[in-house]
Amino acid sequence: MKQSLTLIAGSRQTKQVLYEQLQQLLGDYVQIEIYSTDEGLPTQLTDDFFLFSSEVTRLEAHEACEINGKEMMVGKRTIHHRFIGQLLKIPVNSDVLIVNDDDTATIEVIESLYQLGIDHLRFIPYKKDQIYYENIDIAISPGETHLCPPSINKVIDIGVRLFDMATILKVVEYFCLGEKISSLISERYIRNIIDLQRELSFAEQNAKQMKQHIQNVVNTVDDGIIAINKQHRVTVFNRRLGALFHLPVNDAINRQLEEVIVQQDLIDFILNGNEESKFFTIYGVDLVIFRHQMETEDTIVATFKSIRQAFEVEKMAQRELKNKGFYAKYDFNDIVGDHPLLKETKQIAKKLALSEHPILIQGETGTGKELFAHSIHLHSMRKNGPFIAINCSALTENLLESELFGYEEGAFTGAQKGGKKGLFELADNGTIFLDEIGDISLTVQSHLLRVLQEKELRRIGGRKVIPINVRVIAATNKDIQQKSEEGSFRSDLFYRLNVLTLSVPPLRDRKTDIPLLVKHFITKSGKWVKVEENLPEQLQNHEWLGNIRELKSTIDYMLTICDGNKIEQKDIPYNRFQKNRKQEIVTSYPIPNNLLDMDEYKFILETIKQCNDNGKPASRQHISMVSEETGSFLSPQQVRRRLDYLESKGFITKGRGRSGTKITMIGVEYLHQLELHAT
Ligand SMILES: Nc1ncnc2c1ncn2[C@@H]1O[C@H](COP(=O)(O)OP(=O)(O)OP(=O)(O)O)[C@@H](O)[C@H]1O
Repeated sequence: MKQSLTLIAGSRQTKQVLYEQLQQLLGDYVQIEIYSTDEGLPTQLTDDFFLFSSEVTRLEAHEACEINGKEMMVGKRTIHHRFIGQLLKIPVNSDVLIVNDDDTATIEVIESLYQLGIDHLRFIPYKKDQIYYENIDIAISPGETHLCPPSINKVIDIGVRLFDMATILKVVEYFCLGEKISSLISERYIRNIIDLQRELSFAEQNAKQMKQHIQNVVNTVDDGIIAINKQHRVTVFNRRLGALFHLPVNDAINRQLEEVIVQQDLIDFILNGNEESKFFTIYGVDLVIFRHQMETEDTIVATFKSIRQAFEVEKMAQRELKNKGFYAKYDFNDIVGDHPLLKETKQIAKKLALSEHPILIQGETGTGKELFAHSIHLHSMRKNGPFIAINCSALTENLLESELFGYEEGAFTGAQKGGKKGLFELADNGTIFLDEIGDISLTVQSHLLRVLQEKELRRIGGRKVIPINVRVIAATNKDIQQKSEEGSFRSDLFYRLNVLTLSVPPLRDRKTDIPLLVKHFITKSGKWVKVEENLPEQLQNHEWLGNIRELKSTIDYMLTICDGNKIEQKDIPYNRFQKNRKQEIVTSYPIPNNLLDMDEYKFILETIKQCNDNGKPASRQHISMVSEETGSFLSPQQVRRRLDYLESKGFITKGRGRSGTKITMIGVEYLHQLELHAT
């Protein structure tokens, strides 16, 4: 008859798993009975050998039942080998929460992990009822995963722990199974470990191959590449750098940075540099070195480029900026007019352009402030850098802030993956033009002030400080001095921006420029149209509260409605001129809040204007058909609804048959305004 052993575990699940282990190793020689304290025990138990799953279980079992055994033992438990591979894959130095159902058992798990050589992680024991652990993403639990706090992203269930080899051998010894059987059982136990060993050595081989692959890849790159870990040890070093430093690649890998590079300023830049790139001469070679901190891996990567290559990259970046529209489109020659007031303004602007200070351009709406900003940039030392213009009144507070300063991934709901560079970063080494600065909120004002003072910024939701080298040109048609006295514009920001001021005169103070401007706008329109003799004088009689923008819209309108090839007095939109112009032009038309509406209205007005210009009827069907070609289709029904709205605002007039729909003078102005906001 077989000798017998009783296993008492705490839970049903533990009982089952330990039973399977004992059965596999000893089942041929020993009869095994099983119980769990969770499920209840009989009042009395008698056997040769009692094996308990833990000390707690032993105490509970003795309280619940009378146990008569010749030998009793609490087994030592260890982690199932099957899970070790998974644990070895957790990145070195990660904080890992160990979750078990009581504190002693939690500490036991940590001990077992250390005993198995899992010593590359920082283990944090789980405490009951604590549901948030800062910066801990991974938890390990032996079958108690339901206790893991919800803040943990990755939970590794290492299953119920098994009895260790020493416990099994003690049982074997007790039952005097003989040497042959003992070694058979040990072999069974060890076989599992060997399987694991095999798996691990495969993994190691793969890792080695991968490392070699990465090394081969970095060796093919034309730039020098070096990566350094937290302890300043070199982890990546390619052939190109080997040639530069006269050092075989393998001699550099795993060495301290200071043993590989001797130039102290270079070491300082790589380890602590504030800038992203810097020039160095190394062994007579002129290089630009770019450094990048990989936050997630505590690694610094530096790439070395020859000046020629860097120059080409810079040229490519400039081309890219051009493609994005980040360049100045007008210079002083585009500012038409020879009135002494305008000439003087241009002279002052040219002088201001040469300094590096911020400039505040003041002037009524439509006087040409943006034109001046472009021209100043092209006349400055920064002319080869980007020029970025943004209309501050066109965006909501939050959108403006994220557009200007950028954000990190996850900074707010809807934030783009990988974060986004702000316009200040994109304008590095160039100029940013902040139009309608008088309209920015106090929050954006204080962010802007910090950037101007510190010459560095932090993206929204980010910690990294990014140095920036950007010149600011701001413009306003509001009296921001008065606003700062009233408290709606920060006076410290006002003084920062107002270092250099440029005032652009209104058109009514330089009316003699009107004939030149009329000619200029007609030429720019590409139309072969004559001007009635005394028309320019007629136009000089008007007040032009909307300044040159209003003049441009008027000429545009007249070119659209004129008969034949001549614009005449009768084409002047007199009824519009006679209205209370001040109110209408100074307070511009409301721009739709959503971009879709704005694009649609712009598209419809543009199409109508084109039809009018070409003498073709602008019908609903035609607009709908053209919309299909643009990729955002509007059905004739949808076009009708939008036309009704535009008519209600006075931007168009609807007519039947050949006369069709016509854009009005204020429609032309509104269209210009929409175009301005779209850029
Ligand atoms: N002197 C000029 N010569 C030619 N075109 C001009 C001149 N001044 C202004 N313009 C034209 O008039 C329109 C309005 O100019 P701009 O946008 O520069 O004015 P602004 O003062 O910035 O207006 P706002 O305050 O409304 O932003 C533009 O189409 C611009 O090209």
